[in-house]
Amino acid sequence: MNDQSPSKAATDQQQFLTVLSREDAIARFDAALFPRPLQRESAPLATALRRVLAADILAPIDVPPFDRSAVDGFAVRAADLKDASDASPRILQLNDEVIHCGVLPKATVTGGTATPIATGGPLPRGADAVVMVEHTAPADRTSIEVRRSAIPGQFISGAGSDMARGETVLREGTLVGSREIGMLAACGIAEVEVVRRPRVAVLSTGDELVQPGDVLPPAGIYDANGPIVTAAVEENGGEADFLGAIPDDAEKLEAAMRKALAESDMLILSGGTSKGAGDLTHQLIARLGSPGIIAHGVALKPGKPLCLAVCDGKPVIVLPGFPTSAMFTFHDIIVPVLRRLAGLPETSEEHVSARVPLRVASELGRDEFVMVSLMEGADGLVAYPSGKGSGAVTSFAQADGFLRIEALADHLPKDSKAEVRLLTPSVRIPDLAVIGSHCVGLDILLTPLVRQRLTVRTMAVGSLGGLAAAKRGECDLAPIHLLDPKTADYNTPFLSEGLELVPGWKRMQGIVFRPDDSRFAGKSVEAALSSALADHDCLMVGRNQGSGTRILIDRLLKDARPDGYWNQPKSHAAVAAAVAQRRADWGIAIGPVAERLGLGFIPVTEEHYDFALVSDRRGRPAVSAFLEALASNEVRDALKAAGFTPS
Ligand SMILES: Nc1nc2c(c(=O)[nH]1)N[C@H]1C(S)=C(S)[C@@H](COP(=O)(O)OP(=O)(O)OC[C@H]3O[C@@H](n4cnc5c(N)ncnc54)[C@H](O)[C@@H]3O)O[C@H]1N2
Ligand code: MOO
Repeated sequence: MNDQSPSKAATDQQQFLTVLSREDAIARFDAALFPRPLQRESAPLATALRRVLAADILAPIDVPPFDRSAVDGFAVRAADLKDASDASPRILQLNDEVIHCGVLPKATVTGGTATPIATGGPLPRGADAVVMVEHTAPADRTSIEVRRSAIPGQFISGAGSDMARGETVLREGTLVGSREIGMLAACGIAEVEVVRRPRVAVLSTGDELVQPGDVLPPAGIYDANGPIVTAAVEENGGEADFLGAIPDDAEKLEAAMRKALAESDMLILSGGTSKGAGDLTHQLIARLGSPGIIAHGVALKPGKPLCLAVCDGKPVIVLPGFPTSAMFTFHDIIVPVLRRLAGLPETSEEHVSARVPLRVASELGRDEFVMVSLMEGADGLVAYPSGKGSGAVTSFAQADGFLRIEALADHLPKDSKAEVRLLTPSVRIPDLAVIGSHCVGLDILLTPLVRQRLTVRTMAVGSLGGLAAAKRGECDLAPIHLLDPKTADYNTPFLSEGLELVPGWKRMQGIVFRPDDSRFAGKSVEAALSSALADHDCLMVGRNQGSGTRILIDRLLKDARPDGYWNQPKSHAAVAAAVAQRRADWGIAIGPVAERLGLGFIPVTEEHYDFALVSDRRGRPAVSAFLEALASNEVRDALKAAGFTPS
C-alpha cells in the first residue's frame, strides 16, 4: 500500500477489499512492528510497582552484609562445647560486651569465652557458632553454663547467604511486585531501569457519542469504548491518554489523529471502520504515515471491520464501534502487541472443556468467538452462550470465557464439547445459578444473597429456555411466567419431573401509553382497545412469539392485527421505551416498567412470576438462602415498593 496517492488509497479502503484470516492479520501486523528495542527509563523504587525491569538486577552488596546471629544467645567457639550436656555443662567466661543489632563487635571470642548476642547482631571475630539463651544458665556474674554441644555455623546467617554481591537476583522482563520491591530495597537499590510504558492515545469517533456524566440527547449513546479501551490499556502495561470522542468530521478527526500520534507511541480509535456514511477514519490513516493500513477487515466475529495500521513505526488501530467487537478484538489482537511493547509476558491462556447445551449458529467464512457463561451441569461444566451480540457491552464484560467456531462451520451442534478460553484467572462457579425469565424483582430478591457473600449468576433466556436448563440440571432455579391457554393456570402445568414450583410474585400487566394520550387516558381496557383499533394512526408495539405477554396480547386482540403488531421486541423495557419515544402509541408491559418511564397504565391482568426449583438442589446452602430471602419481610416489602405483589 506504499506510494499510493491519498485519494486512491481512500477509495480502496472504503470497502473490505481483502478480508484476511485472523492469523494472517496478526502475522502481518507483527511483521510490520517487530522486532524493535524496548524503550527504557529509570524509575525510583517508590514508583517501580507494576513496572517491568528493563535490565537484570545484580546484587550490589552481600545480603546480609555480614555474618549475623539468627537467635538470641551467645557467640561461641563450637570446639569449646564438644560433649557439653545437661549432665556435664561447660563453663564459658563472658566477654565484656553485648552485641545488639547495629553494634559492631570489638572483642574477639577466644577459647573458653562467649559474647552475648541478639538476633541479627554481627558475629564477633573468633566465634563460629551461636548457642540459644534457653540452652544456657548464668553460672556467676561473669560466666555461663552451656548445656548443649554446638556445631560450627550453628544459628549463623552467613554474609551473602540471602543474596551474594554480583549475583543476578532479578531478571530483565520481571514484573515488579511487592516481593521484588523487597529484594531491591534489601540490596539498597533506590532506582531501577524499567521499560517505558507505551503511551497510547485513545480516541472515540462518532457524532452520537456523549461522555458519561453529560446529559444524553435523543439518539445519543454514551461513549463506552473510550473508557473501556483506556482501562484495558492500563491493565496491559500502557499509559493511556483518553482524548474523548471526535465527531465524524474529516478535518477535526485528521487534526485529532495527527496530534495524538505525534504525542504518543500508539493510537487506538474506535468506530467508523465499517462501511457507512460516517466511516472516515480508515481513509485518514493512509495519510498519517507509511506503510499505512496492514489489514482492514478480518474474518472473525465479532470484529470483522478491525483495521490495523502502522504509520511511521507506530501502531494505529481502529477498533469496531460495537463495544463487544471493540473489546474482543482489543483483547485478542491488540493486547499481545501492547504487552510486547510494554515488555510484559503474554497473558496466560487458561482453557477448560465444557459441553454446549444448545445449537449455536455461526457465520460461514468467519472464525466466530462465542461468549459463554459457565455453569455446573450434572456431567461437568456447561458453557452457555451468553452474548447479546456485538452491539452489547455486557456480552464480553460478563462472559466467563469464549469458544471458537471455525470459519468453515455454520454451526456448532447441540451438546458439542468445546474448549473454552477463560477470561478470568480461574473458573468461577456461582453458588446459585438462576436461568430463565428476568424481572426487576429478581434483582431485589438476590440483593440479600449477595450481601451474604454468595455468588449468584442470572441468565435471561426466557421462561422456556429456563425450564429447559432446569430440566438438564444446569441451574438451581428457573424463573418462569407461562400461561397455559387451556387451563388458564400459570406455571404449574409446565413443570416436569424433578422440578417443583416456588411461588414468587405477581406482576400487573396492562396497556402502556403516554399519559397525555386521550385515546387511552382514563379509559377501561375495552374502551382503550376499541379507540386504539378505531384509529388508523394509532401504532402499537407487539411482543415476541413465545413470551407470556404475547399470549395476553393475542387474547386481547382476538383476530385484529393492528399496525405495529409485528414489531416484536423481546422485553417489557423495550415496549415501554418505544411508547415513551413515540415510536409506538401503546403496547402491553408490566406496571413497574411503565411507572419508571412515567407512562400511563391501564391494568389488564396479573401475571404470576414463579420459580421452577430443581428438587435435587433444594439442599444447597445457596438455595436455602434464596428461599429464606424470598420469605423475608425485607424482600417482600421491597418487592411491594417496586410495584409487585409477593405470593
Ligand atoms: N453494511 C454493513 N454494515 C455493517 C457491517 C458490514 O460489514 N456491512 N459490519 C458490521 C459490523 S461486523 C460491525 S462490528 C459494526 C461496526 O461498525 P463501525 O466500526 O463502523 O462502527 P460505527 O458504525 O461507528 O458504530 C457501530 C455501533 O457502535 C456504536 N458505537 C460506536 N462507538 C461507540 C463508543 N465509543 N461507545 C459506545 N458505542 C459506540 C455506534 O453508536 C453504533 O451503534 O458495523 C456493522 N455494520
Ligand atoms: O464483526 Mo462485528 O464485529 O460482528 O460485530
